[in-house]
Amino acid sequence: MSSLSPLLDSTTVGISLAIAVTGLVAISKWKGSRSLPYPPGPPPDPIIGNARAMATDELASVFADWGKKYGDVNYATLIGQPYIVLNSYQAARDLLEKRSGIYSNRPPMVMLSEMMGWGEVLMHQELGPRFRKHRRIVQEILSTKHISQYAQIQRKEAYSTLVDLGNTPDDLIKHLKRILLDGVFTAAGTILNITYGYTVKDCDDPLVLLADECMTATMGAIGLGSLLCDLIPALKHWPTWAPFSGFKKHTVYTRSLVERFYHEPFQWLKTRMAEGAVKQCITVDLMETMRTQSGPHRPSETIDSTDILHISSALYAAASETTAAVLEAFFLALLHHPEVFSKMQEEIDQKTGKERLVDFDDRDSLPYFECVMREVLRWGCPAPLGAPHQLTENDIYKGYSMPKDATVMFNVFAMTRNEELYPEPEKFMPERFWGKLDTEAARQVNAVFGFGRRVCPGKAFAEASIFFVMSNIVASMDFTKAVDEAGVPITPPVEFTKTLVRYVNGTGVVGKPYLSNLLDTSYRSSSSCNTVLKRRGFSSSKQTSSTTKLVHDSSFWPTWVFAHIVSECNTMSRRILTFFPRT
Ligand code: HEM
Repeated sequence: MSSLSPLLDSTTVGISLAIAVTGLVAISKWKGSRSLPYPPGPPPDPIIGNARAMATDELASVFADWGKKYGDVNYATLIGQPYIVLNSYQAARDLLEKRSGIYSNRPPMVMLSEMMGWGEVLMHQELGPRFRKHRRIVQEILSTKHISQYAQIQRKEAYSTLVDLGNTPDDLIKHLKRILLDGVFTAAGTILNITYGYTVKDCDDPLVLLADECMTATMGAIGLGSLLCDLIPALKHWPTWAPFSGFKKHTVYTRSLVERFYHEPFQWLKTRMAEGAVKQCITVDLMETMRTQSGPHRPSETIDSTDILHISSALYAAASETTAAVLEAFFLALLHHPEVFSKMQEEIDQKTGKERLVDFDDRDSLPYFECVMREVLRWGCPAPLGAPHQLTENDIYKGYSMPKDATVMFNVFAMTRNEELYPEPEKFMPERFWGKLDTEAARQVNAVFGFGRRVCPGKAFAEASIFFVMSNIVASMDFTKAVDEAGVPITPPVEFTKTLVRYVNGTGVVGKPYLSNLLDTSYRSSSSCNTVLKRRGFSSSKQTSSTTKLVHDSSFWPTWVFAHIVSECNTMSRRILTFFPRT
């Protein structure tokens, strides 16, 4: 005992000292942060704080104006809740990335997470063991190493769109409007296929419509009402029979959709599995992980069917709307810039010799295309305010106090409109990146995918999908503007929605309450539907309706498409063949 006591003593003393020093540092940081001012920002009103300024659907622009007036880091409050707004890439990197240990929580969102049920998916999960487990698994699934496995599926999705177009030439425009221009469709098709092995059949596909309804209902509720619920959580107990219960009824309705969104694709897959018809997909891989309990999760963690349900839903929810918004912006930009389209075609034709479609590994040798992609992401800015983070400790930044529990918003819209890096930022100019793809300007476009520990794990996958879909459409289509009744070409206005996900105005799900009810009558009466795409070298007088005829009638397809399909048929697995044209 006596021989141990000096050791014990020195250990005890060491631990005590460490605790004391840590405590002192924490206290001095806390005291320091308390004695320092908050970052500059607009003057608040009594009690409500900056609610008047923040009760707008133009929040990204309002924040950008604050940035210009008060500096790139701003402080505001909303009924006592502190908000920190980061209007520059540098500030976002300094805090969300370099100090990601304390800037990576999600703020509690009572309406969205608790009342509607979205809290189960990674995007809205607060830090904790479940978040860590899901994040690790999702990162692994979507890592560059793994996404090559999904290349086949993406290839199939894009080529099938082209085949669809050729399969019903008399219906070409309808097809284009309903399938190709509807980015939601292409994006949802890819992600549903990869996640659940589910093949989307047409625009009336029940799972796509369900996702649409779900997102519409969710976004319809986001605004001051949801903020009030976040600030006064007791509102979640508001009875549906009481006055002013509209918000509550809406959340009950949305929750039922969210539950269906979680369960229906999974149920579909389980039924297929019971029938013995299983395709390789993420959910099946996850089920295998659950069976063997071996995978990217830690040995101490178990993965159960609820994890699988929510991980798969997390991917579908996070991927389809954002990717769709990018594709929509791409079409809108090209309608206004036919010269960009011609240059892209020229570059692609040079690469492929017009003898084949574009493949994933062509990307590195299509630099102009890369510039267009950067510009579409920057200009289209699919998620102008990213997703909110939450600060979990008091902090000090550039002499300002950053209070614990503050909601931290990063303004991607302001970052992608930084005039020093992007002169005339509202202009769509891919040339701004020409020869500069390794510069800060090109790098900072990555802000659209967020920062730090919460950075979008689907970035590589999203870019690969977007590249693949866009390049093959350009490779196989010509664009011209539609004409009105008087034969005058229609130029759609450059307008975007002011929602969390920024769609081309008139598309997307917002503003179309319950899209499925409107589908037959006013489906996508959007500006971007004013496009006519003509398949290059395509003769509309020839029509085919069977797979065999299509594949064997080389005059129907330009030779290079034909050759490619045949070679794809030969190299891809049988299930891909079955995907070819429907009668
Ligand atoms: C162009 C398309 C996309 C854009 C612009 C985008 C953007 C974002 C942004 C801004 C965030 C929040 C980042 C942060 O809080 O710092 C995010 C999170 C996320 N994204 Fe994406 N995303 C895209 C596509 C995808 C795809 C294709 C997938 C999956 C296949 C995906 C899966 C996720 C997930 C699971 C999260 C939540 C991560 C977390 O909270 O830890 N995203 N995305």
